[in-house]
Amino acid sequence: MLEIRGLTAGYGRLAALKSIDLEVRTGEIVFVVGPNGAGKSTLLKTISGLMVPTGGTMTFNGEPITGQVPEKLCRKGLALVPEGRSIFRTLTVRENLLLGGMIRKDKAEAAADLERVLAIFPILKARYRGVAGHLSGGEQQQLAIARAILQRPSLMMIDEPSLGLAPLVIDQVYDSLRQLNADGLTLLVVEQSTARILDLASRIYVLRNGHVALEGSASDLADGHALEEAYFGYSDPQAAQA
Ligand SMILES: Nc1ncnc2c1ncn2[C@@H]1O[C@H](COP(=O)(O)OP(=O)(O)OP(=O)(O)O)[C@@H](O)[C@H]1O
Repeated sequence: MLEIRGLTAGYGRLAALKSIDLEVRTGEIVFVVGPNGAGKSTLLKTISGLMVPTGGTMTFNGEPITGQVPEKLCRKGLALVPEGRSIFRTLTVRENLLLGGMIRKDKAEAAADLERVLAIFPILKARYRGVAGHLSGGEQQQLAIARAILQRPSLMMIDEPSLGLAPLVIDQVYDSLRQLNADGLTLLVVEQSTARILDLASRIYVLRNGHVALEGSASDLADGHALEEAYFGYSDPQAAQA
């Protein structure tokens, strides 16, 4: 579904992504994990068109998408739930959700999707007329994901869905990701922590200092050793000394 080859991007002279190769196949949940500053958010921003790459190619469903603007990519079925969720805090839950479906012309189907989303996230149904800024962190995360679903993406990218959430709430958010994936949504999820991802992931990429340090299926990486080594850079002499 998504194929990335030799992708580079950065901020001025800082190279944040150094020749990234990555792919997401239809039906997968792919996780990208890595420490602070590894380039995870930059990767999602570049895929979703918020940043222009300095090199490399990206294709989505076989079509070249390198350098395309976010609105166009959104219409092609790519949705991003950014870090920090970026919901509209002064609007109601309902209004936030309606904004998600705004770009759609199939209004009857959008209404049916809204019902489906409220069934997946019952807390949003309970708080439907309430102000989004009054939701807890976990509820806001669910709202951000629900709003992205209403764009009817074929690939949803989520930047650190567990950020700042209590373990029980992370379980709820991850359960909803599992359910969405079972319903046919392909997911590319960025997380800083490797805890909990093995149960959910189809495949995992470890990003360090802007490059892919490791890629493997969840079953290949199940014992966690290779994952830890790549994450902390034990096989990288410079990182090991630091
Ligand atoms: N707006 C910016 N201007 C300049 N440098 C930036 C900017 N945003 C990120 N960087 C730098 O780019 C590199 C990659 O940052 P990025 O935010 O992509 O990492 P990350 O893996 O998402 O980290 P975190 O888990 O802390 O969010 C870091 O060195 C960071 O300091």
